[in-house]
Amino acid sequence: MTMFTITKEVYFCYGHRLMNHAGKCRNLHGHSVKAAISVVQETLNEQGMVCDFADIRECVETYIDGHLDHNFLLHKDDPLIPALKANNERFCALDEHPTAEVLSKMIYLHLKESGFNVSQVVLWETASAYASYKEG
Ligand SMILES: Nc1nc2c(c(=O)[nH]1)N=C([C@H](O)[C@H](O)COP(=O)(O)OP(=O)(O)OP(=O)(O)O)CN2
Ligand SMILES: [Zn+2]
Repeated sequence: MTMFTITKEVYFCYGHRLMNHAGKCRNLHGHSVKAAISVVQETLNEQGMVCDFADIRECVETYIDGHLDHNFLLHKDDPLIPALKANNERFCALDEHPTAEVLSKMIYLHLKESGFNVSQVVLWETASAYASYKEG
C-alpha cells in the first residue's frame, strides 16, 4: 500500500506545572512549543493534495487558541485552582497531567474528531524534548 503524508507545524505557548513531578517541573513554568501534525491519504484530491496545509492550520489554531495558547494548564486536582479562580485568572483544568504526551493526544483527537485522517502529532516542548501520539 502506498501513502502520502503531509506535516504542518504550529507554534504556541503555555504555562503549566506537573504537580506530582519530583523535580523542577513541579514549579510553575512555561514553554513556547511546536506541534507537528501529520495527515495521511492513500490518494490525492482533485488539487493534488492530501489536504491543504491551511485547512490543518485553521482547524488546529481554533482549538489551540481556545484551549492551550497563553493558557495555564493544570491537572484538575491541582490545589492552585481555587486561587486562580478567586483571582479571575485563565486556566485549563485537565483530567490528566499537562505533559507533552497528553497535549499531543489532545491535539490529535481534536483533528480526528474534525474529520482529518491524522496519523501523528508530535509536540516539541523544548528544543531537546518531544512527545508524540498516534493510534493503531
Ligand atoms: N515524559 C515527559 N517528561 C517530562 C515532561 C513531559 O511532558 N513528558 N515535561 C517536563 C517539563 O514540563 C519540561 O518539559 C522540562 O523538560 P526537560 O527536557 O527536563 O527540561 P530542560 O529543557 O530543562 O532539559 P535539560 O536537558 O535538563 O536542560 C519534564 N519531563
Ligand atoms: Zn514544562
